[in-house]
Amino acid sequence: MEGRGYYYTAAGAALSTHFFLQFHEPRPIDVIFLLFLSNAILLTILGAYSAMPTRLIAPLILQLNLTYFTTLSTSIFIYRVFLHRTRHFPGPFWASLSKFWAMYTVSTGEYHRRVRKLHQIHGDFVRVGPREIDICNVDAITPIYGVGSKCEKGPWYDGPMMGSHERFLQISAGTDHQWRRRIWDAGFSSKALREYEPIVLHHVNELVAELSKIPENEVVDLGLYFSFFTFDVMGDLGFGKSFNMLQGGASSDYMRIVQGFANFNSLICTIPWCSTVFAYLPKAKGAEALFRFAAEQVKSRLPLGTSRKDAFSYLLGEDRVTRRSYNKQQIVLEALNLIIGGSDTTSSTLASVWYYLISHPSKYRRLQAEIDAHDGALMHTHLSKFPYLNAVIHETLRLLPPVASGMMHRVTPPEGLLIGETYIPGNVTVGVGAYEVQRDPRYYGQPDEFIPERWIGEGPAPFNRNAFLAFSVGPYGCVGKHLAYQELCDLTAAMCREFEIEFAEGWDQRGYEGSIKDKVISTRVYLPVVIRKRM
Ligand code: HEM
Repeated sequence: MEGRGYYYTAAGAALSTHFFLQFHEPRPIDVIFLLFLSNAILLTILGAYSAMPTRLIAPLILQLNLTYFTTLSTSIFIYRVFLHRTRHFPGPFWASLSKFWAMYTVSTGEYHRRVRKLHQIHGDFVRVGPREIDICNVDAITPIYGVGSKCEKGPWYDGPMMGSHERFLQISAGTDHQWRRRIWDAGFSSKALREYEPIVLHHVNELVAELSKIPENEVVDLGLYFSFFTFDVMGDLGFGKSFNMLQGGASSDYMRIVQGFANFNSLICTIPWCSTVFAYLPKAKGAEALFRFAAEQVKSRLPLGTSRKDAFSYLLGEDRVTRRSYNKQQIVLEALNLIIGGSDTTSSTLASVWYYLISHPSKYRRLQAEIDAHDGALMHTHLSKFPYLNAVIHETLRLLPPVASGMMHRVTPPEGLLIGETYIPGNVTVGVGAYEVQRDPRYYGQPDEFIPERWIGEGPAPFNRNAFLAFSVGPYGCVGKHLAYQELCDLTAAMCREFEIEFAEGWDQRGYEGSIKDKVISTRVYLPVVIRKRM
């Protein structure tokens, strides 16, 4: 083959690659390998069998690579913009071309607000990726997430591999998920939660005692204290030992590492095939230290077996149906999963509960009155029935869901999915963001206002409980939801009973909501307050 033939072959190979990519998504590591292999074969063939002078071979190979990639990019461009099965859905042009649009938007922390705006412009269905549709409509929730849905977890879930080759609950699907989930469900049953309450209350009392020591008028970042609290609780439940962050324990560095890790993961997850490359690279020093730390904690917790009643003791158990159980490395990952999934979500909600209470004094008073009317210890069995307390927590989670838009990606079944009258083709990533649907005026009257009364039948119309998606729903919904409510109720009630809290003087509270960034899990928030003991 001579002259143009080489270039036609390179272009043909590019078009075949694009065709192949429609059916199969290779791992980047395979792509790199194939690239090297094909260039090596080309070099051998040209060197051994063509009459071409050696000095011309390298430039020719370079030009052929250029032809290949230019043809591939052009073909992908034309296909995604003009021919793709999702081309009819409106959305930003750059989003239709590449997932880098999502990666960039996630990097700004504004993904949830950006997508909400896009829905206000384009309607319920917005194309946010070459084959990804974000839907803001309550009717989409059950078909996408509900029990019996034919949608499966999307490619997003290949992202949080944490640099590991092992899968864990959150990133497994189908039967692989079911046996893990049964083990977790046992660990978060109401019986198990009753066993954990002394641990949660111990940390509640510890936080109240710490806050009581702070001189009046001294400015305190309540957001930071809540992070210490939830990390300590999760450490205690997940590793059998508090991190002791509240007491200035050594490991607050780990909190920063976990948060940095979560930020990093939020980017990788938008282009999940990147994560498979990271699994082959040496881990960052911080992440390495975190894994080592977790492995050490697990090692020291193991001898206690199931004698101490915490979440770890359940992770040691076996699935009652398949009799499968975790090996040691998987337990380390699940314990980390527990801490990552359970700490920032709950602490950012606690901060937002207090932000809304302090900025709405009459609602703060009403909650205090409800708590004060109860004599004796504030146990969750009572608190779970306090209507206004639960309304405050629901309303906070409605306005500022800590998992605002990320995570909940699913893929439509091959036959596609009908949402109302809109047909979404098969093998398309779909998702409903909690932030956008929970602030939709079709489901909640005065959607941007903090009105806990709506949850107890005293708020503005409309009110649609089904549009509440903060914990997701269905088989992959939040396993820690009841533990989160327990922590949120127990701590909020105890603080209401003990303290009068105000914003620090001069702090501009109007920036609070905007300061919360959507990094799959909301970022930690600054909440400067002054605290006074109640008489
Ligand atoms: C306010 C607090 C919390 C919120 C808003 C929240 C939210 C969520 C959401 C939206 C999901 C589903 C993601 C999806 O559909 O893929 C989820 C899953 C999960 N959450 Fe939570 N979460 C909270 C607290 C917790 C706590 C305290 C734990 C610790 C036990 C926890 C552990 C998990 C785990 C392990 C999953 C994965 C479940 C699965 O794939 O089966 N979460 N969470």
